[in-house]
Amino acid sequence: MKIRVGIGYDVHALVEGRPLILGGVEIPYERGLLGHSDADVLIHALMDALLGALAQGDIGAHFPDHDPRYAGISSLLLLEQVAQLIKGQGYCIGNIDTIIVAERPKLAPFILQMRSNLARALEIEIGCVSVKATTTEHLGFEGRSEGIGAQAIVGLEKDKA
Ligand SMILES: Nc1ccn([C@@H]2O[C@H](COP(=O)(O)O)[C@@H](O)[C@H]2O)c(=O)n1
Ligand SMILES: C[C@@]1(CO)OP(=O)(O)OP(=O)(O)OC[C@H]1O
Repeated sequence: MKIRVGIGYDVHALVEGRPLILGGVEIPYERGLLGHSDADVLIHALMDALLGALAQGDIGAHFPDHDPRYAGISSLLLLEQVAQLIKGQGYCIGNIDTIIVAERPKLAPFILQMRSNLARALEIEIGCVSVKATTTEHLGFEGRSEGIGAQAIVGLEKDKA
């Protein structure tokens, strides 16, 4: 069995006039994340981890932020494309673990729906998909609610033959 691991990290600024979308879930909040796409910081970190595991660059290389095709796009659609790339190279996803760093809003009620969305896009069992949330106890840019960060780690597997 060949095993490869990857990590991903992303940050987006919180601004007025945008929806807050995390893991494909629109979360009621007075501000949202700024970006060319839907700015789903959780999925961006996850895509970077998946691409990193296969040394395939990062999301900016695959989905340039000046390309009009990606303006306002759901990051779940981009994640589906990354999942197909992984499969095309003969790998399957063993498990993913992620963490969202946000002082507010309270994300616990939405975690299960996020896991379900990610599992469906990746075509893996929900039990292989972990999403967690933490505050920074009011420290730093996340603690001041200026932005939201996310980190992801993935393990890919492939039979040796
Ligand atoms: N935006 C967030 C942040 C955290 N949670 C949940 O609260 C728990 C306590 O957070 P600490 O940062 O004080 O450790 C955490 O384990 C999460 O379950 C949340 O729902 N939304
Ligand atoms: C996925 C993309 C597509 O424009 O989304 P953005 O919202 O621009 O987000 P960012 O994490 O700054 O860069 C990644 C981009 O490739």
